[in-house]
Amino acid sequence: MEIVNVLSIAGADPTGGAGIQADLKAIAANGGYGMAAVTALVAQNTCGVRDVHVPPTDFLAAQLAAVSDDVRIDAVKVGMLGTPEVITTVAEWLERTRPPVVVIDPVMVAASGDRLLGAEAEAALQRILPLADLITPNLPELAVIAGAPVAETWDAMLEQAGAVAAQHGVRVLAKGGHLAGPSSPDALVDPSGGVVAFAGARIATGNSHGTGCSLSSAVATRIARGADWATGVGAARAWLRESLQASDALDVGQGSGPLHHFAGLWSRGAVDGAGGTASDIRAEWWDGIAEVRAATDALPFITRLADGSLPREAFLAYVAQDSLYLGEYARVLARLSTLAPDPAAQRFWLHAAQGALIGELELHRDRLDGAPIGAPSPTTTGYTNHLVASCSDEYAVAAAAALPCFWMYSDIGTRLFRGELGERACDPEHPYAEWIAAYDDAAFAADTESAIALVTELAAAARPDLRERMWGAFRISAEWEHDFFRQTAVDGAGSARSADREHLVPVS
Ligand SMILES: Nc1ncnc2c1ncn2[C@@H]1O[C@H](COP(=O)(O)OP(=O)(O)OP(=O)(O)O)[C@@H](O)[C@H]1O
Ligand SMILES: Cc1ncc(CO)c(N)n1
Repeated sequence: MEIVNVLSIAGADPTGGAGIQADLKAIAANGGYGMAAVTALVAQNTCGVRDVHVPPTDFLAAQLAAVSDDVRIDAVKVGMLGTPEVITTVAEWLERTRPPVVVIDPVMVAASGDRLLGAEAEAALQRILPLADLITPNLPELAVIAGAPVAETWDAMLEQAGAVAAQHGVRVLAKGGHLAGPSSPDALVDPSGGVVAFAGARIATGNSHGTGCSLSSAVATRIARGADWATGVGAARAWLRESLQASDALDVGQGSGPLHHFAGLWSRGAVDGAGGTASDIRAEWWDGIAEVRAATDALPFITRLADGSLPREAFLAYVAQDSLYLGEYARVLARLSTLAPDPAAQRFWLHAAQGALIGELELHRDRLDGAPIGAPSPTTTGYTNHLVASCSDEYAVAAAAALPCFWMYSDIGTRLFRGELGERACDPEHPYAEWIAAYDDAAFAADTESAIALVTELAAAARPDLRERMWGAFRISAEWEHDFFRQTAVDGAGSARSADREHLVPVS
């Protein structure tokens, strides 16, 4: 879909919460390209308005012409107008250019209570309202336009909105933010009397600066993007409520603070670079388990496997647990295959499951000579339980949990084989030479690369909360990898738990 160009014609707020600054943020947050022509410079902050400067209207006309002479305008939002001359200038430009969507927020008073429209301009306002497709008055503004007292009830609000809609031939979104009570309902009333009500509990916040500006810009953008009026208002309100709800996350000013216009987008991960690319995540996660990797390298099981002094019984006890582990790991990989969203990933996990089973059979048959293996140790059980539990979370989390088994094993295997963990490991006479060589396998290295690419790409595309759960599952599996090596008793050293030791009676 083409990106819509939305022009705000409004006053400025140097603190960024209202006026054109809020409009530009609201337009962007709702999917449009924002533009702004300034009607008035307002020296204001979250506490109040200090001064207003209205530049000569010739200059406003020049700004408007500069935009419309060059840019396709898909919607216009009109905010603070300030003086009768400004109203006339904008009205003449609207009559000449006839933008496809015009939303007028008849700004009269700031949230702080300060006037933003001279009393003499209220009459001139009546001239511009019929040029709108929608006007978005709050209750006091609706009353001024209707020439009636401020509505205090929902029914009175609907009646006034209906009268104004009929009189000016425009849709009216009457905003109930100023109604007393626990809800903040709005009503969309059309000139023929149709009403769409939007209910919503009042959000407990003092941050209402710029809500009206932001809502009208959001509606203009949604309509320009093709929504019908009720849907567009509904979408804009949902966005406004989400942004209002998150406003406490900002620390802007001492008074009535602004909305967090991008709260929803940021939480859904739309900020570039927040999560990083797959290769950033690869580096970050690998660094993130640096300590547990270093601790694993230093385990007696590893150092004595490298130098060949690992007792045979300890090696066989380890192999028995590894065989039990691989059987369960294969089930988890097969489950990942059923969870995978595309055939390539489905195929990869199935292939990996088969690889784990072949490994299990070979270990059992060739290293243990088919001797009975016994029961899984507490550590083996803990690790496989973690993997199985991860399968109850989203697919991406389960995939992240399965990754350290590939990654840490391949890393240790490669370094053992090259002698990086002890020179003897390269010696063909090394008692475990054949076993060490198996982990330097090129096919296993290629599968490890595929698993890393698959998981880090999922993480790069994930929402921040999902990415965090993926990292958590990955990190815990890395800890279990360490514990898995640590559980093997080596001359009494290196065994973490006595409960594990009982299960690690050497096989035969
Ligand atoms: N506390 C709140 N909780 C939920 N929604 C709110 C709250 N306050 C305002 N709104 C909503 O915000 C929008 C703007 O309403 P409001 O009546 O405050 O307009 P306004 O007075 O023109 O705003 P401004 O503060 O910019 O002058 C409406 O959709 C209204 O329902
Ligand atoms: C410029 C400007 N427009 C509108 C409002 C109303 O919130 C404001 N405070 N400032």
